[in-house]
Amino acid sequence: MSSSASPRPFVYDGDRLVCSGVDVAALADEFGTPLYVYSADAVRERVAMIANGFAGVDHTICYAVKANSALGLLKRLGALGCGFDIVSGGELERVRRAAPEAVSRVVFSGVGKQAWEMDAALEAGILQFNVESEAELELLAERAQALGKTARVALRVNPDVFAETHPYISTGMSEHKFGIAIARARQVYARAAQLEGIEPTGVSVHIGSQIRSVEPFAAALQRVRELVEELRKDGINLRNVDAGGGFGIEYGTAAFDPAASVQQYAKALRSVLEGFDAHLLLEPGRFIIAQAGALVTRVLYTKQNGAKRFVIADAAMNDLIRPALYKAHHEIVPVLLDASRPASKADIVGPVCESGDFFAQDRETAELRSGDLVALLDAGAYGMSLASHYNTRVHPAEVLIEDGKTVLIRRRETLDDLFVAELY
Ligand SMILES: Cc1ncc(COP(=O)(O)O)c(C=O)c1O
Ligand SMILES: N[C@@H](CCCC[NH3+])C(=O)O
Repeated sequence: MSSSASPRPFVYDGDRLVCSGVDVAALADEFGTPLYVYSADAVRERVAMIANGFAGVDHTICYAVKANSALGLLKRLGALGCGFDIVSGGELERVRRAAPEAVSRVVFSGVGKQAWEMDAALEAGILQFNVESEAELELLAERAQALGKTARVALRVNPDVFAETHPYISTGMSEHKFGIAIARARQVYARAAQLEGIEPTGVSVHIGSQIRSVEPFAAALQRVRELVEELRKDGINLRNVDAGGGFGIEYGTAAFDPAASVQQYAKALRSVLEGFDAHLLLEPGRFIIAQAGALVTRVLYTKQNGAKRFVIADAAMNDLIRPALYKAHHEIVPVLLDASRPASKADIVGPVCESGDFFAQDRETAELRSGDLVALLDAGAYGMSLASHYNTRVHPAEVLIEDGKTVLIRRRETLDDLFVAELY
């Protein structure tokens, strides 16, 4: 088996793709396609890699629920001791159901928190609200007073740091909607310290997602450290320093060693935190779950339109929107290798009625034929969590491979499931 150097749990055993030892074609036969397949072992390894990088640093890993919010995943992350970064009342409800013991390790980010969401989080007793505006701070104080609770608060500051990534997922510059300008933060903390129902406990920063160099993280954290030191002089003692998420992976075929790269990330953050007494919070999403998952799909048809060859799969942009939305690259590999197949270039597309419904354009693979199974790799993050019902398509099933066993964590929806909220 060619698994040793792979950052992914999907490798070939002879000519068959396996996920953590389990045959992927057999999973497709049993559960149908499209199908999301995840490795719980790979998730556990990623969490251990981060914990190892930050060994000796007082820290909590608050997994970003939006990356993949499957209850079966959250339950296991909670059991590993993770906390969670949530951005809605819905995500809070997921944590409450899947990992109730971890609610006290929840941080609540997001620019548009509503009163009912604040109330639910106050009642649940989360670790911290990462407040993104002055108006939000005032409403949170009101809600906390109304409920007789205290809201532990970090301001999410916008450090105005440039991080190279797709413009849709960059968040840490002054033109972005996220956070409070770092230059105003001292004033806002002064206000927070006066507000009844508010206890300033931390500061948070998140500069974007799929960031592959460590320097922007260090630059942002350095600004945060300076701010905390100033605030401590002002008599506002913040303990939690939330460095956000955003640490990226390699989607292509270039070499990627997750353990070594997270060590580099940890080293960069640790050097900024040298001699600084604080509790570090981390909000990784993609790094933990992206490479642990694949979307398995079956080829329905192939056809030639003029100069172009099309491979039409049974998964579509509603199941995995990243290629359509960001032109993101996902490796696409056959589930069964067939050395006799010639190489062939094609657009690999789904059945949805949009020309943007593609997984790859002009991609060279071993020729794909009707009935073939392929796996779209690195689809564990921002795959199922961004799935929609567009074209009235049902959500696929999700299975988790854990210690060599297959656990169904979401059954395929039925058409009836789609109609439960509609009235006519
Ligand atoms: C506030 C916050 N924290 C954490 C994350 C997780 O990011 P990633 O999945 O890139 O680690 C995001 C998404 O970008 C986010 O907005
Ligand atoms: N959905 C994005 C990441 C969004 C990050 C959310 N803050 C992606 O697939 O890469």
